[in-house]
Amino acid sequence: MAVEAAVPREQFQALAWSGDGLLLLDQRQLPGNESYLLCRTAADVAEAINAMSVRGAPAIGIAAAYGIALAARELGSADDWSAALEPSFAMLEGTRPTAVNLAWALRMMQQQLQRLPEGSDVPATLLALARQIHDSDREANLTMGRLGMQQLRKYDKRPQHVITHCNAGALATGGFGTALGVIRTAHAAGLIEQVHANETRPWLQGTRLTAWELMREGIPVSLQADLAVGHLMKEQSISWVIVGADRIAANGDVANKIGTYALAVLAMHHGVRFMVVAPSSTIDMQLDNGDLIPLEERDADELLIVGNRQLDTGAEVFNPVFDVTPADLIDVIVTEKGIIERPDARKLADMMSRQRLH
Ligand SMILES: CSC[C@H]1O[C@H](OP(=O)(O)O)[C@H](O)[C@@H]1O
Repeated sequence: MAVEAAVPREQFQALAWSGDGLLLLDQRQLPGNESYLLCRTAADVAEAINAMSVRGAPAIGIAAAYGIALAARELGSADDWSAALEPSFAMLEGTRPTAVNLAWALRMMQQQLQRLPEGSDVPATLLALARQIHDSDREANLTMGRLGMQQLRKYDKRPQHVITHCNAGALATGGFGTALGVIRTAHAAGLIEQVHANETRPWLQGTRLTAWELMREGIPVSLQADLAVGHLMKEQSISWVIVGADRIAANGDVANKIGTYALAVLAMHHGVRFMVVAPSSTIDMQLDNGDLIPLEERDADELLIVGNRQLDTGAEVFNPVFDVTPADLIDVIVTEKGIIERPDARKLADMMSRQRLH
């Protein structure tokens, strides 16, 4: 069981490796309580991902990689490391189905393990790779921040109003954020007048996490009910919707937090440009289209418990926490390898063949 831990020295990080294990900022407690969990085992990490103490596609992939490093440290030695670690791989991969970054990070760890020569220091090597996956994700976000900001500036050099949904910030990644990385970079370039953040029912990633991140940095943010965005687009000149992603199919269809699809339809109707920001580890070339993406459904209580009130009337509850936005509603996908305007299968295949820009 993960335990409460001291706050790391530096400014908040969703995840940080300490000598004792993996420190996670417990996102269930935000805002209001910045408490950290110390995960010492793979089971601790799996529990934290399931409970959404750590969440966000890249962040859960990074956490799972550290979970494998913890499992190897716990074992200490093994005659057959792949066999010994297999249960930990299965446990971590079985936590949440939609974010492909989880499977991608675990595959990186498995491939590394299979390449190691006899006599290698497996725990140290796996920890080094987990840290590299973590650092590389943050680097990718800095690159995407610049590329996304350039898209805003390409169409309008003035400060502008943008909408974001859920939390695709430093809390959802290895640092800096994907969609919020673009917003941070655009704000620093004087291109952001106001961020309009959807509360993002039912888990309230917008109200509890995105507003918290942006307010800490003095980035102007206002909150609205998710379905207020139609009225907002009608009344306010909005230049872009900027969101993250949990899985992008080979044809450019995007799985993201529930409500993203409706947002994209409204954006199309109102002539608002739609940007998806995600590292290439989010692109799943094994899936031809978004209909094949597994969409997580979570417990009814996530809708029915509001504050400390249980609102159960006996009515059935449908709680899918992701939906799929078709590629033809997306103006641009920003990755660390470059941008894809009007995404389609050919353009994604070309993108995936490129080297990273940094
Ligand atoms: C930078 S990916 C963030 C992505 O993950 C969120 O889902 P959850 O909070 O359930 O992990 C949401 O889809 C965000 O866009």
